[in-house]
Amino acid sequence: MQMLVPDANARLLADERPVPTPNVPELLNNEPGSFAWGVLHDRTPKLINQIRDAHPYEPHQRQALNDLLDEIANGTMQPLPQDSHDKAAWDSWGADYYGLPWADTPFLWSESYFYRRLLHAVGFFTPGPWFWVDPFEHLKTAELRDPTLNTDLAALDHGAQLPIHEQAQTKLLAALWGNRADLGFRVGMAPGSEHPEQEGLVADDSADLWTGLERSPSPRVCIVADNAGRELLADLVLTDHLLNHDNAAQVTLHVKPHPYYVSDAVTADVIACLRRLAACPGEATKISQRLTEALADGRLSLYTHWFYNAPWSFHHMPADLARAYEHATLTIMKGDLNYRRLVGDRHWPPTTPFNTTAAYFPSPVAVLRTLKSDIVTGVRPDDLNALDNTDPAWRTNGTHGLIQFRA
Ligand SMILES: O=P(O)(O)OC[C@@]1(O)O[C@H](CO)[C@@H](O)[C@@H]1O
Repeated sequence: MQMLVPDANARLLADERPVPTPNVPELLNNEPGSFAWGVLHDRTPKLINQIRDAHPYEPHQRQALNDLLDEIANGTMQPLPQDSHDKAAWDSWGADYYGLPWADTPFLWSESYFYRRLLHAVGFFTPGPWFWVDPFEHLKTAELRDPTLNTDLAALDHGAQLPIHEQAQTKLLAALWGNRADLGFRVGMAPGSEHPEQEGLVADDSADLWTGLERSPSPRVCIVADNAGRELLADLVLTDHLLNHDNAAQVTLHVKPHPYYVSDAVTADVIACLRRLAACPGEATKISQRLTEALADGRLSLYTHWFYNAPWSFHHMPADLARAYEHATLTIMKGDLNYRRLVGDRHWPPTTPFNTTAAYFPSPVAVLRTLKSDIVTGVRPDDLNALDNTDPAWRTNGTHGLIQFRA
């Protein structure tokens, strides 16, 4: 239970670790024209309305959602209500921010708190009929029901014929571009389109990543999942590959303890993806079977921690989570939010080496991330100029990706 519910000392525990937070200013919501500003002023209200309109919610839930909308637009940030199970932790975490307009708080902190408040508004944690009803479930299910997914999964049959190292790289790229969320991606590889997604990579440390795994006699890989649906399917395909081709003796898949950032994966989403794979004949079914066996015999395990829903960068990770990473030969961080949390959601000069921004992390760490927010590090100066000149929105429009690795 301790790993699922933060207590009031959670922050103190994190502060015991000798990890200084970077001396670089944090991203705030109040910079007009910034990506963060757009999320707070456009995306957040749209999401509240969308969730309200997509459910047969009762008056108290509708009222709570409307109140949250109003608080974010016109009011000041309020603490969690008295009866919240995790109030003590959030009260200690939010002491510097409660009472401020939402726009004047840090982007990372406030976005995380917004999802906590949204869950409160719909009664997710309240014992009763709406207890643990995921407000984003319909969106995740729709993605798994998308008929075009059958073509993507069928392409796994072709992929299985390729030389092993090509399969490995293709699946790594699929796991990366699966993070593109609202744009398509291919889990397998369609005939005649070798390495279709190599283009768009701002950094590609994949050779070092594979070498790092090959050098270890019995690699333990930790994959910190991001989105459910197509992205998680690609992550599971990669996991299967690692386990079946001696790239990993053990894989631990880290998921969120409860819904977050709309489509972040929880355990129910892993089950749904395994079933989705099993529903497609051929290689997809075999992957589902192999993963189910790996779960049964312990080579694959699931893990979660309250910190995954907390509003802090990984510099504040609690000691038990740090130990989980320390045991890994390699930790693979998936997605945009995990990247923000890994390097810190701060105004880093983009040419700051990734080895510097991820230096504090307790194990070798890799990121597979489609760029969907302003923060980026480890970009070569020439590339930075070229990108800024050719596509000013390259940091946020999902067309570029990173495979970065720190040994
Ligand atoms: O972690 P993910 O799923 O790749 O991306 C999360 C995300 O969509 O949410 C934030 C905006 O709401 C951005 O940081 C980022 O683009």
